[in-house]
Amino acid sequence: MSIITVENLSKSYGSQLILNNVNFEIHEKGIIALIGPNGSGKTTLINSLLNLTKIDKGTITILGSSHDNIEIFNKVSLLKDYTVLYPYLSGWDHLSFAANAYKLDKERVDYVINRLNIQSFIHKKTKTYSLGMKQILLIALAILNDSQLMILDEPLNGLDPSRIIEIRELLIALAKEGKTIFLSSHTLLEVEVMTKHVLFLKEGKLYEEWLDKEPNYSLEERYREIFLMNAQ
Ligand SMILES: Nc1ncnc2c1ncn2[C@@H]1O[C@H](COP(=O)(O)OP(=O)(O)OP(=O)(O)O)[C@@H](O)[C@H]1O
Repeated sequence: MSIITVENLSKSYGSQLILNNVNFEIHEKGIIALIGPNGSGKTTLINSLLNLTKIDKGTITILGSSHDNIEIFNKVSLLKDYTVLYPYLSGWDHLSFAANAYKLDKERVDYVINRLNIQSFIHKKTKTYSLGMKQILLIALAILNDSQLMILDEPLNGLDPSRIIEIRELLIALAKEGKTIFLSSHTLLEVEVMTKHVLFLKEGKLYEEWLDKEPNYSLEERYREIFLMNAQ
């Protein structure tokens, strides 16, 4: 079954065309990375996938349902920026609240806290968290529901090197367990360790690549070819 199908997707903000007739399909388990410079439209594409922004044209199907079917949030996890966190609630409050909404038991919350090794700050209010601590909490919220599809907007943002390694290994393990993880990232070296399946977004167009087509073909090399050499 197709996990994500996007057909003829276009989206503008005012006169600025952000997504120009984008088409792609994701069938497989594993990690798929969305790459593009600042302002290229990655967040707009992610928001479009889950109907968080109104698209101008096109159809989007997520796990067999139209993207405007609210039920898809039972099967899809989303990580966006930390503005969704409540400053006067603790990380534990957030996880418990989400666990209640998903009808998960307390053991699942404890499992996620242990898996991410966040016991030391999980009972503190999020207003006291650093950027990296907020990011780890968002990752905890994203994995809590054990969803088949995870859509993660810059999951490595703000993490220190040891946390990057931990989260990268966690995402690779989840992909091996059978999840599909669609993530955006600016960290080419990390993306390269995680996946060969990359979608580049340039000037509203999407270019799909499998980096293992040619041996020794690096993601940075490909990025340079697409975004730097042909820069107008
Ligand atoms: N709500 C909005 N109203 C108007 N313009 C917007 C809105 N949201 C995004 N844009 C514009 O759309 C373009 C794409 O933004 P988007 O956030 O999707 O890019 P991005 O690739 O995620 O960038 P970054 O890598 O910096 O996070 C930018 O020019 C941005 O200014």
